[in-house]
Amino acid sequence: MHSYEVNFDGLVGPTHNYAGLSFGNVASKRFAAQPSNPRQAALQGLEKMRTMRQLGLHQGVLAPHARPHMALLKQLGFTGSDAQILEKAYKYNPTLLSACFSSSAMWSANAATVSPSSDSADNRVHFTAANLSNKLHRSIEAPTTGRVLQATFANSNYFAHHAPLPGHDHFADEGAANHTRLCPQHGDKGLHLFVYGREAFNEGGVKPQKFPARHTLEASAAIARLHQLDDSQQLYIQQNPEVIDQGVFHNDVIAVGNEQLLFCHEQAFYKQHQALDTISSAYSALYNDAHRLSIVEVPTEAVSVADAVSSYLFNSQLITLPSNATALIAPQECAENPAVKAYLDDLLTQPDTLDEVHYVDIKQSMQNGGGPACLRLRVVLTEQELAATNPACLFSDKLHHTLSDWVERHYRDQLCQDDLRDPLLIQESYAALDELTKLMNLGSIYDFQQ
Ligand SMILES: N=C(N)NCCC[C@H](NC(=O)CCC(=O)O)C(=O)O
Repeated sequence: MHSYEVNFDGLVGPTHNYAGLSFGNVASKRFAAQPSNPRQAALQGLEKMRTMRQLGLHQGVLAPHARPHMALLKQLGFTGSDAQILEKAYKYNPTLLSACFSSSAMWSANAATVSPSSDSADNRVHFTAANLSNKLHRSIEAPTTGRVLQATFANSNYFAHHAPLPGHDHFADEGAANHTRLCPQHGDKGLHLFVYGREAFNEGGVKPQKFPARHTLEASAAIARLHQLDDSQQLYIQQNPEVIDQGVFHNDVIAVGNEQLLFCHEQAFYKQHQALDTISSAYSALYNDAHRLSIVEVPTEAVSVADAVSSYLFNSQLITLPSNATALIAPQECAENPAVKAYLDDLLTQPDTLDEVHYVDIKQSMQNGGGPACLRLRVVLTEQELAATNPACLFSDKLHHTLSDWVERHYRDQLCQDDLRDPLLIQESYAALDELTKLMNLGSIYDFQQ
């Protein structure tokens, strides 16, 4: 039976703003307190989904989360009307209020780790919502993520949903941003490459000195157990701590893979030569040498780590088109960076690498450190599993029209930090999301609907 890789993009929420909440994410800090444009952000995201659809791929949509997250403020002892709670929280600490307003669930590569049915012992697609415990504003995402995923993939004959890992530093989990599945074709069994930033149970292990390593080896190992992956299909590789300290806060900022191709920077992994040998050997061994992995390793002299981080070259989506051609969906910033553009133009002339590059404008997301690949969760589905997926969450011209109209009616075109004190923003945001759950046939997934 044919299988498809379906990208499920996180729809940008009505309170998308720049709050500088992510220490270690250079763009998040650089654009802190700049005005954002939530309407444009959401429309840019929808346009990216349309590009994918026009290329002939199935595309899904994951609903945004309800913000502000009033439950956190109440849990922290703020009382009174919603307006009073916002004002008290703001006076106590504006950053706390910003965290409750973040639209960060839009970066759905961090929403969960997903294993296709071809890889799990029970032949179901497995999902574990990521605890995102390293950042306050993201640590509140997992319960709603779980409900969104369950409403999107509801049929338990096909889909298994696991609770997030314990929200302790030892099991810090950033989801699929640190997970790459390599295979001859999406429907085949695959090699799961888990890339971690540090080992929690090895205090003497290498780790970054300046910025946090957000994801642990122990988290990935737990996911592999939960998803019933065979030992031969799991591989654990450490990210290069030196590049984490240069702003590579997730592996998907420095490497991306698709089917038989791994596209990575020369400095992506700790002890890179050894790491790439290990990955290639594990891949060949899994298929008894019948298949070989292609690796495109980008040298520092062609693209520096700083250029990789500012252009988000590796946060492109690497995809197989229906024609079997390999395409890169890259951020517009790659076309504007001379070194990166020259590298990509040259790569297009090399055999067995890339066949096409498409540039997309997602500047509103980029300014918070989220590129094309951050905005999507990859889910490999058989035809039957696709048919069992909530059809109202699958992107089409009709859904594009419906969601664009919904955004135009509900979203503001500017949001500054001071606007977060405006109680009207709560009403606007909840009214929009209440309507969205009907448009996407999700049921009552939000706390305010309980
Ligand atoms: N690489 C992947 N897969 N995801 C990118 C996530 C960006 C997100 N930015 C933020 O959360 C910024 C929020 C702010 O500062 O307002 C983060 O750092 O977790």
